[in-house]
Amino acid sequence: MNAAVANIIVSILLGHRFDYDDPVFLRLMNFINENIRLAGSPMVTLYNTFHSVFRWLPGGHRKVKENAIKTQKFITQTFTKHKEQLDVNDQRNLIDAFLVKQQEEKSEFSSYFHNENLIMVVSNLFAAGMETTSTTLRWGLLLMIKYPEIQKNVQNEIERIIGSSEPQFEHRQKMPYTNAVIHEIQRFSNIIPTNLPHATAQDVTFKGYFIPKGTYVIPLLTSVLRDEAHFEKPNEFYPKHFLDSKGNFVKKEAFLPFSAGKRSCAGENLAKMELFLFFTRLLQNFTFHSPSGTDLDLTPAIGFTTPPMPHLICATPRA
Ligand code: HEM
Repeated sequence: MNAAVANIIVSILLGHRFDYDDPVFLRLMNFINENIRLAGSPMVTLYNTFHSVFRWLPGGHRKVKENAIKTQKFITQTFTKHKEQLDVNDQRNLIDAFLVKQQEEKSEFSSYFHNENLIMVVSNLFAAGMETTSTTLRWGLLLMIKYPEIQKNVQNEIERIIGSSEPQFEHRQKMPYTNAVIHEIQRFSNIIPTNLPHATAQDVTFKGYFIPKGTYVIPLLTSVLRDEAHFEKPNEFYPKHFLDSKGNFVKKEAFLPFSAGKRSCAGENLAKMELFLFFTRLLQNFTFHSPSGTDLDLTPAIGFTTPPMPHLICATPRA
């Protein structure tokens, strides 16, 4: 799941895809997955809070730095190669487009298109684009296993609207049930409960509280995704949260898994397409269930995102 999703962002950034057993690809995915997992560990949390003390101690925070440096080294080598083959009239991917901008802006006083930003943009997109969507899909499959009648309803809608053709994003608007299920998977799995940290850019008074400029703010996404004022059964998996009594899809303003405002997720539209296309293609071709006798535990694992625990699952091809 991880590799299939990763190849999408890889094609946008590098202009090609990797074979699933390519050692470079496996290493890259491993650096990113390990860092996302470690970022939620107690040691890294302590390091983030008491940086001046914990930076002297051994622990996961050192590994995070090591992995980040290795990822950045790979990106530097890659874009150096791209630079040598750069053709302004044939821009093959995001790195090429960035390098062309870099050439155009060379003479300007303050340029954003320097190498350090290229490394950060590419490594941020790698990390943001790889793990989030595949984690959501993994939750999706487990929830379909836990609720086989919902899985069957999705498959019925796929049969009615898509049949055996390849799913297209345009199908989504004719598939209110599947759309509601995917929204509910995102709401229920709540994969980035603490969002990314923000800070106030100026003094603000919010709901009577004075918050000085520069205050570290953590806008919890759980508070909206599990808000009982907006969702009838906030702690249950209940796709009807996004359906009206006639079965039409209903938008909810508290559905904010991508956060809100100017710095909300830059990949929201891409992620929505990926979720719909992967989810429908998988359920079109397979029925998912747990190996007999296996109890399905939906307790999340630890990490900066909240992935499910590892599970053995069966995918039975559909006739
Ligand atoms: C289900 C999938 C995804 C979820 C739930 C998700 C969620 C989020 C959230 C909550 C943030 C923080 C927003 C904030 O600071 O307020 C974020 C930021 C971001 N995401 Fe996603 N994301 C997903 C997929 C993707 C994908 C596929 C990409 C790749 C293109 C991506 C790129 C980014 C980037 C670049 C940022 C930083 C935006 C900024 O700081 O201006 N995300 N995402």
